[in-house]
Amino acid sequence: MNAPPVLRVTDATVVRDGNPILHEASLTVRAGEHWALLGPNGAGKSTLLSLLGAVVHPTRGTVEVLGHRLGRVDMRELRSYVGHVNPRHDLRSPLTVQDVVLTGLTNTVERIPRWEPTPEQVAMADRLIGLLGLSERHGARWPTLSQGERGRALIARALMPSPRLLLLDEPATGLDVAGREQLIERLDTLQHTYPELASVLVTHHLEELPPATTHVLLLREGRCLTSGPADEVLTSDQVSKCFDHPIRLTRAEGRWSVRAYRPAGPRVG
Ligand SMILES: Nc1ncnc2c1ncn2[C@@H]1O[C@H](COP(=O)(O)OP(=O)(O)OP(=O)(O)O)[C@@H](O)[C@H]1O
Repeated sequence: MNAPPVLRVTDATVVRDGNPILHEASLTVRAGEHWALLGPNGAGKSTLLSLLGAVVHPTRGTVEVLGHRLGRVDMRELRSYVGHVNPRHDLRSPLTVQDVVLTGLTNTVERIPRWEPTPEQVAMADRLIGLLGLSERHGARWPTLSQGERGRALIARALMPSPRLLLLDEPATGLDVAGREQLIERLDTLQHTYPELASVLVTHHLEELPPATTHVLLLREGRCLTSGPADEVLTSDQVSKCFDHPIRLTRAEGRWSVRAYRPAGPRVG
């Protein structure tokens, strides 16, 4: 039997300034599935992710997050059950990594004055810091962290309330190769450590997909081109259509890579 849906989006349309920026998108995500939303700039990936994170309502259609239909529940409360990793985390004070991770419990950017975590909560934060490979940077302050370390601290923060759903918005943006590879390795570890956790990751780079990605949805100009198991959706043909460019896609050791397709021409000389 299929696991119960963590997310169910049915024919969701989002209209802005009179134009549909997302058009009749449908998606069902179940426990233990790891989805990637892929598409070129402006395809509607972030818009769809903000529906999944209970940040915006659909103009038409329905969105159910953790069994609650948007429009019928307190969105703020629902958001506190979703681990949403936003790389534009607007933290101003020099909190330590441990403090940043603990703010995941209060769902605030800063530490709430006079709020103190229990020893169990501190132990949980330290466990997650270790899981994300940051034990040595545990007491380091936010302004001194590299972009990659910040990103991994924010994932640990998002996991503090033990969410059933983790949303990742372009988590590898701006990372160098080492930072990107550390991130992917940690995401894979996480997916094995929490087998029930479902995740949705937004990216336009197929190289950034963790090997544990189970499903993919391809978006183009606000419309869903296709969606389903990663190996069925990620073909050269479908990715070429999505990015409107001839692309050759290969997979090695679980990772995907793309090249512009150049048909073999007559040899010169
Ligand atoms: N609030 C808004 N009002 C008007 N247009 C918007 C609004 N938000 C997004 N858009 C437009 O909707 C389209 C989809 O935006 P979205 O950010 O979802 O795309 P994306 O696939 O995440 O793009 P990128 O890869 O560049 O981040 C874009 O053309 C964008 O300019």
